[in-house]
Amino acid sequence: MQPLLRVERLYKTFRKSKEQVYALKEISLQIARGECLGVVGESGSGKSTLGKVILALERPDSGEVWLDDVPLLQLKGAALREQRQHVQVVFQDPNASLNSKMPIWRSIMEPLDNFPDVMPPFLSGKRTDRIGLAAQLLELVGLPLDHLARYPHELSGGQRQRVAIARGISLNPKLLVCDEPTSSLDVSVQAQILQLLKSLKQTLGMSYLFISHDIASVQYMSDRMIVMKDGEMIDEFASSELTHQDRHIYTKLLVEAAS
Ligand SMILES: Nc1ncnc2c1ncn2[C@@H]1O[C@H](COP(=O)(O)OP(=O)(O)OP(=O)(O)O)[C@@H](O)[C@H]1O
Repeated sequence: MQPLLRVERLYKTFRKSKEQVYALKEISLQIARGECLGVVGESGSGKSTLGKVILALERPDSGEVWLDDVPLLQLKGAALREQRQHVQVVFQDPNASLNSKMPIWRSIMEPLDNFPDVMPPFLSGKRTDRIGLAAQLLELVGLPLDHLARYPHELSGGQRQRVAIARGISLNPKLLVCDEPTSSLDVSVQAQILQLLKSLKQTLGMSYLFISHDIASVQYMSDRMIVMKDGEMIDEFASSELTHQDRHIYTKLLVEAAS
């Protein structure tokens, strides 16, 4: 079966003082339908840049990204906008995706307001008015309905991240990019958010690109993992084989540092 996402030979460099830094160096990978691919690596290894290129938020120097055989980097204008609904994101900081002046229900509805023709199959409840749809989304991420009328500052960090997840899934994307989605949260809340993301993946059948520096979270979430270092992909394996003998020496060091 054709993979959902194909990334081929991505290169991206940045200028840092007078030096050229590789954020991505010959990155090729695939994600199958319903699969979670985990990306782990130290700070500066290129994880976020990879996510941004796949989200078409950053242009690589060269390479291509195909989503269901559509070459995303070739698209412009309306065609690119159309494809954006299929790849959504949950960032580390939920405040970045929530407008402090908007009640929660309006933030949740923003993506659906931008794509009025989209009606995800899982929003099949009787209430299809905007508040009704927002209520269904809020329920899916495990928040009580009285949160609809609240404002971001009235919610905890974990609750705000649940709202950001509700936005992320609202268009029924084919791929959800999760970039350090739990890094800003308390440890006890981190586990709950990971559980929520895992169960949503199961119920909604989405694929994930799950980015984190925390190797244990990545293993918990992912079917397969890649390890990045200085913009290069230096290891790739089934998550169940993280501690196998034949792992790259650098992967072993990351495992050791985390234990
Ligand atoms: N907009 C930018 N301008 C200049 N350099 C950048 C820019 N974005 C990323 N870089 C550089 O590219 C490299 C990869 O950065 P990237 O943010 O992708 O790594 P990362 O693994 O996500 O790190 P972190 O976990 O700290 O976010 C780093 O050397 C970084 O400094």
